[in-house]
Amino acid sequence: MNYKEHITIVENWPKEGVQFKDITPLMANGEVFKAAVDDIATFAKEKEIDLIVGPEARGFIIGCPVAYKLEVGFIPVRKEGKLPREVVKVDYGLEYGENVLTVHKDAVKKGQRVLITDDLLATGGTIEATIKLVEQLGGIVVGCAFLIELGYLNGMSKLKEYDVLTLMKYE
Ligand SMILES: O=P(O)(O)OC[C@H]1O[C@H](OP(=O)(O)OP(=O)(O)O)[C@H](O)[C@@H]1O
Ligand SMILES: Nc1ncnc2[nH]cnc12
Repeated sequence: MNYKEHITIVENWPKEGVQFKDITPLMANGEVFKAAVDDIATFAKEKEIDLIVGPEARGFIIGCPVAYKLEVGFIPVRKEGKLPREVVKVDYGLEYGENVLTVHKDAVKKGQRVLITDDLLATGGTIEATIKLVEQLGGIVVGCAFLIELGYLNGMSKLKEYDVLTLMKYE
């Protein structure tokens, strides 16, 4: 599958100098979206995962259909102030800003095997923060899966200890 054909590049958005990779055309194409979900599910299949964890908002779009397919639960990692019960939180930086991510304290149990999903790996700030949250709760991150890797922002350097799948890479 040539996934890149289904990504639209938008120059200088949301900030001057950022080349935004818009995944919505890929998601709008049922055949291509299904192929991407299936590729991630195949990557995860042998890992005996208990849960998928995904950061707001695009991590939900990728993670939920994979969770459904593998018949495991999905845990949302959300920006601060969105989750109603006790949370753990972590500050992080990303390509175009800074933020705080949170997850419910009881969302991941000690020893659970977790796949983390997101649409895109840029600086790696978001995935690093998500990994910290899962590990703080005692989860084991057995893999990370993305549609897109922005090689020029070197996020992969933060994931040396992890098994990572990316379906497309931009240099
Ligand atoms: O590797 P990083 O530099 O951290 O950047 C990647 C993150 O940036 C985007 O999310 P964003 O925070 O823009 O939120 P959204 O999914 O709600 O649009 C994207 O969906 C990744 O989560
Ligand atoms: N260049 C980019 N395109 C789309 N999503 C992003 N998240 C962080 N950087 C991004």
